[in-house]
Amino acid sequence: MVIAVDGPAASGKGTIAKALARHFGLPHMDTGLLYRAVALNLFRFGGDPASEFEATRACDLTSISLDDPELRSEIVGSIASRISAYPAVRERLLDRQRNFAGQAGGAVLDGRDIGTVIAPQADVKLFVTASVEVRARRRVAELLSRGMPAHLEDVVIDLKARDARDSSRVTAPLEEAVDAIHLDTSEMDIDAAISAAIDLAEKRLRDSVDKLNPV
Ligand SMILES: Nc1ncnc2c1ncn2[C@@H]1O[C@H](COP(=O)(O)OP(=O)(O)OP(=O)(O)O)[C@@H](O)[C@H]1O
Ligand SMILES: Nc1ccn([C@@H]2O[C@H](COP(=O)(O)O)[C@@H](O)[C@H]2O)c(=O)n1
Repeated sequence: MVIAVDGPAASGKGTIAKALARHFGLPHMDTGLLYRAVALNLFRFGGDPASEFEATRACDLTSISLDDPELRSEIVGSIASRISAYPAVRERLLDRQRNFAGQAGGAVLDGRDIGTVIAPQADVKLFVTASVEVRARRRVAELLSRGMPAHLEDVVIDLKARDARDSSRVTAPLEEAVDAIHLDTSEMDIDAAISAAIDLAEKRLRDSVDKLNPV
């Protein structure tokens, strides 16, 4: 079984994807970390995010740990959102994501284009969203709890810019798959959002089985 979880920045899709993976006993991949790793690599060797050539060279991730706390910083997220628009960067990260989605037994992946490009065959697709103000408050709380500086107004501006870039790029933009289930978590705390996601996923799976075995 493959579960695709997409949505804008700080919508809570990673939290939901991890919970779905635990619930269904599946491995989980946060695909945003791959783009953040390319961004951190580029930043560390002083590359220019405006250059597709330099960003593509930074796709060799052998020297980056996906556990590096710097991956979570706003500057790295912001560079990631710029370099993720390059078709050559997306192409370099494609196999790793598709192989993860295609592993025996299935997987849960979260990102921007999982239900549309990486795993269009997914059994369950969730599109998780929340208002930009709610997402900004969540992101500020997260950054402060990690000991990183954060100001609400700056985070709102950054999230709006990232949403606009992610949605308007030509290659694999952030968009809701036609068969995705829309989940707005603006009014939900973490537990409520997770339990809504599990209920929706289980219902979608039941409906698919019923369609295959009509009475
Ligand atoms: N429903 C919720 N209510 C309150 N806080 C939440 C909720 N869902 C997630 N959070 C918190 O908001 C922050 C962002 O959540 P998360 O990392 O899951 O979002 P994301 O969409 O995966 O972000 P990104 O796009 O940056 O990867 C985390 O600190 C998380 O604990
Ligand atoms: N499937 C994906 C995942 C992420 N991106 C880009 O990476 C940036 C960072 O991702 P986070 O989920 O960690 O915030 C994000 O702003 C996207 O631009 C992507 O393009 N496709």
